[in-house]
Amino acid sequence: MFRARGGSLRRLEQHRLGQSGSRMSKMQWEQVKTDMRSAIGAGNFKSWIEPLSLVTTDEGVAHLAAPNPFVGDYVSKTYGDQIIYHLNRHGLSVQRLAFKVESAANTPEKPAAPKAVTPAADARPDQRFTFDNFVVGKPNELAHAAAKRVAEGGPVTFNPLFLYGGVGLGKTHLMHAIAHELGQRRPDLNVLYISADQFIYRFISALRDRKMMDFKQHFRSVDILMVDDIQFLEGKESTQEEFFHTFNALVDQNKQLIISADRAPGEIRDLSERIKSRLQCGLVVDLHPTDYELRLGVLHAKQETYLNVYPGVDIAPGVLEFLAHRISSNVRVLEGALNRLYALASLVGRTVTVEMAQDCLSDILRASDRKLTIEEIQRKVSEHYDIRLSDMLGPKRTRTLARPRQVAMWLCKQMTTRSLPEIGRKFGKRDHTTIMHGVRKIDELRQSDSQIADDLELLRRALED
Ligand SMILES: Nc1ncnc2c1ncn2[C@@H]1O[C@H](COP(=O)(O)OP(=O)(O)OP(=O)(O)O)[C@@H](O)[C@H]1O
Repeated sequence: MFRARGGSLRRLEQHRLGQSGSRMSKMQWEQVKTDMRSAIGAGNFKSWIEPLSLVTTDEGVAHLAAPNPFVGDYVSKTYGDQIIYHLNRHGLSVQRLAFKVESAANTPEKPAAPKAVTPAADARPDQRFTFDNFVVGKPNELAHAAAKRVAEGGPVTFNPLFLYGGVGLGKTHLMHAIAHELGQRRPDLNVLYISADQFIYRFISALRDRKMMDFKQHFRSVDILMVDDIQFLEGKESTQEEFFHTFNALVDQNKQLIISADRAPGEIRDLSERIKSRLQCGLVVDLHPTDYELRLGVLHAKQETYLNVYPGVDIAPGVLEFLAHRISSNVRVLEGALNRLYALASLVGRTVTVEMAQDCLSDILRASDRKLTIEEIQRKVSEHYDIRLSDMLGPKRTRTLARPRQVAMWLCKQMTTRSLPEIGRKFGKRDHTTIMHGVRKIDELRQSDSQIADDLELLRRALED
C-alpha cells in the first residue's frame, strides 16, 4: 500500500537530492513558506512571512531574521504556532522561534523595494486570482456579481461593497480579481489593495516616523480602496480612528471602497459603532460555505492548471469527487489537498487513486470528517430502498437486499474514515473481504448503471445535509 507520511516523503526527497544540512533547511524553509502561503492567504503572506528568512536552527530554536522588531513581534504572536508546526512537519525539530532584526532580511529573491512606496506599487494584484479562474456557484454568485460590477469601473450605487464569509471562501481572490480587471479596463484609476494588517503596520510606522501626513495623503489619493480582513482592526482604537477618517474622506469624494471580513459588520466585536454603521451603508454580501458542486468545480479548474506543472501525473476517476465530498471545510484546504496529491504522485510516479488519497491525506480527512456514522448511512439507505434495516444487515442474499447492502458499504467506505474490518463488524459481523467485494461491485456498477449512479448521488447529498 502507498505510504506517504511526512517522514517517508522527506526521506525520499533527502535521498533524491543529497543536499547538505544548511541547503536542506533552506529548502524546508521554502516548503514552510509555501504551506504558510496556502494557510494564511497571499496578502498576509506577503506582509508577514515573505520578509522573513531562516538563519539557522539550533537546539530546538529556529532563528529567523525579520526586517524590523514589529514584524518579528507580530509574526511570533500571530503565526508562531503555525510556523513551528510546519517546520516540524518538514523535518526540522523546532519548539521555539527567535527573531533578530536584519534590515536585509530575505532580499535576495526580489529587487530592493524603493524607499518611498508609491500607491501603484501597493496595488499590484496577485496574478493568480482572476475572475477567469474563480468558480461561481450558488454559495458565491451574489458576491461574484457584485465584484464584477465594481470591476467594470463605472459608477456603482453601493459603497462600500462589504464581502464577508468564513476562512478560505474566496474574499481575497475576488478582491484581487477586481484589482486585476480594473487594471486592464481602467488603467487611469489608482487602485489600492491592502490587508488590515498592513494598514495597521503602515499606520504604526507612520506614527513612529512622524509621517502621518504622507500616510493620510497616500490613502486619500486612491480611487478604489480595498481593505481585506477588517476584523483585524478589532480593539485597535487609534487605527480604527484613522480608518474611519480615511473611509469618510474617500466616500465624500465618491471613491469606491471594498472591504472584507470573516464576519458581518455587526458581529465584529470591539469595532466602533460608527465604523460598523458605515460598513453597513453599502452592499453587504455573504459568501456562503461551499457546496459539493462548487468544490468539485474548483477541483476541476485546479486540475487544469496542474497539467503543465505536473506533466504525466494521472488522477483516477472518482478522486476529485472523493475530495469534494470529504473536504468541506474551505477551498484553501481543498486546494492544498489536491496539491499534495499531485506532488506525491509526481515523486513516486504513480496514478493517484482514491485509496492513495485516503492514505496520504488522512490528517486533512480526519480534520474535516463530518463524523457521519455507519448507522446513519445504513438507516438512510434502508429508507431509500424501502427495506427493513434488519433485513439489510441480515444474512439474506436476495438481490433486493444485497444491492442496497453493497450501496451502504460503498457509502461507508467513501464517507467515513472507518476501516473495512470496522465496517464489516457493523454489517452483521461480515468479513472485511465481503465489504471489499461490495465496494468494488458498486465501483463497477456506478460506471455502467445510471440508476445506481443516481442513487449514490442522491444518498450522498442526503447524508451530507
Ligand atoms: N470560488 C472559487 N474559485 C476558485 N478558487 C477559489 C474559490 N474560492 C476560493 N478559492 C481559492 O481558495 C484559496 C483561498 O481563498 P481566499 O484567500 O480568497 O480566501 P478568503 O476568503 O480571503 O480567506 P481568508 O479570510 O482566510 O483570507 C485561494 O487560493 C483561492 O484562489
